[in-house]
Amino acid sequence: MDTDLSDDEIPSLVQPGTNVKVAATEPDQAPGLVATTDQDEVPDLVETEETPGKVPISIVTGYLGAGKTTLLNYILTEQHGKKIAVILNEFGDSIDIEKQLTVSDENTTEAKPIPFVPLANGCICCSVKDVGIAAIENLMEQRGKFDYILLETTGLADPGNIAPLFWLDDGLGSTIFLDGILTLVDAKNILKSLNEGYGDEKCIEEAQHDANHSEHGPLLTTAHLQISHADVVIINKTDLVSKEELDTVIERVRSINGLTRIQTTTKSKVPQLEGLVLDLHAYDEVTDADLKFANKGHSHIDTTITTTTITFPTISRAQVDNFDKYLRTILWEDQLPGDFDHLEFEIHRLKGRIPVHDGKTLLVQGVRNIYDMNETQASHSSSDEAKLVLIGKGVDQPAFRESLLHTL
Ligand SMILES: Nc1nc2c(ncn2[C@@H]2O[C@H](COP(=O)(O)OP(=O)(O)OP(=O)(O)O)[C@@H](O)[C@H]2O)c(=O)[nH]1
Ligand SMILES: [Zn+2]
Repeated sequence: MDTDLSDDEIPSLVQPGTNVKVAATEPDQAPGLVATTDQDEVPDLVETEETPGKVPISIVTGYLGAGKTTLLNYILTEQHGKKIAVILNEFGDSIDIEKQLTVSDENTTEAKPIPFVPLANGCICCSVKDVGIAAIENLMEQRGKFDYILLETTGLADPGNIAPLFWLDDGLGSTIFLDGILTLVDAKNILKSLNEGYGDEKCIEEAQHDANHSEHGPLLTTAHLQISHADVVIINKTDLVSKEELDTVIERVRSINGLTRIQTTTKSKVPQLEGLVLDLHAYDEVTDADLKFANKGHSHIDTTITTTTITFPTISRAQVDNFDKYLRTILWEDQLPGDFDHLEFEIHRLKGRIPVHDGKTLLVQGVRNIYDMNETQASHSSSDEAKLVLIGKGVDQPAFRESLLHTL
């Protein structure tokens, strides 16, 4: 089988003046490839229930210069036995990128990247709805040549706008499914980016005090959005900070997103791909482990976006509709159902496991105003409590739980 993708074979993707690129590793050329990761660190993977043939896509986001391209180049040259199509989105000089990849090509005899294929111009977050989707659909015509897609967004993209596009049952969503959102964070600069929302010249305590006493609170920065939507946060450039600074960054990230997995790296060298970059299963599973971190309680380190966990008793079959009504009201109407004062809030991410008295468990997933509720057969003990985790602005208020109990 000829797995070489030459430029000639993908003519429909080429457009002038472009800066989005596609490359794929070709493990077929490297017989007997074994992942170089420590097998012990690879988490148990549960079979996905996705229709066979759907290709998983992970979205790689992160602020300008955080290390997204470095990560993707690293993955392209790693031996992992996977056929990965990578869509790079670069503002920078594309010649540099090609040079980088030529270098990686020389360094490895096994996983040779295919030639870059320009796809579209402009920012993928603005263009993904038209050109971006068309590009991915074109890419899908070459199915079989890759079994995973990694999409790098621009440093300024809000992943909340992109993610729902892949979370559909028809169109794009019938050929690919969103595996997860990965956010690269620059350990040296992230606190500054997050604090921009508080105003430059103020110290953070002072700014937070003001924010807590102002009607609108501090500004939401792109850095906040990228962390709040992340299923995995890779804190990169650890070589540029002290242990203490790194701990502060980890704590800050955790305070914003209590659900995310966190990994620290230098040069984006992730210790393993499974569970950190690939096979995230962020949207097809809600495990107890997923909700574990969030349950440790919230902190007020970052008051712009927080994670809050609402625990409540298991529900009866008759209450399922009411639970659904609660979700619809908070996500679609931006209101709390019931007689509650209008609160300002904005939900970015939501996950829940809600045991029902008849032995089934409701699994809930949400990004912005899109959500999905499934039932599993998984049995649970009668003492199990229900858990709903919310990440967003203004979610850390007792009224959320009161309203839920009232609606149930
Ligand atoms: N010191 C240090 N530099 C790094 C590390 N990782 C990446 N870099 C450098 O940081 C710069 C930016 O890295 P990129 O991978 O291009 O970052 P990016 O997120 O793709 O950037 P944009 O696409 O512009 O948003 C490059 O010069 C990298 O070599 C690291 O861990 N430590
Ligand atoms: Zn980049």
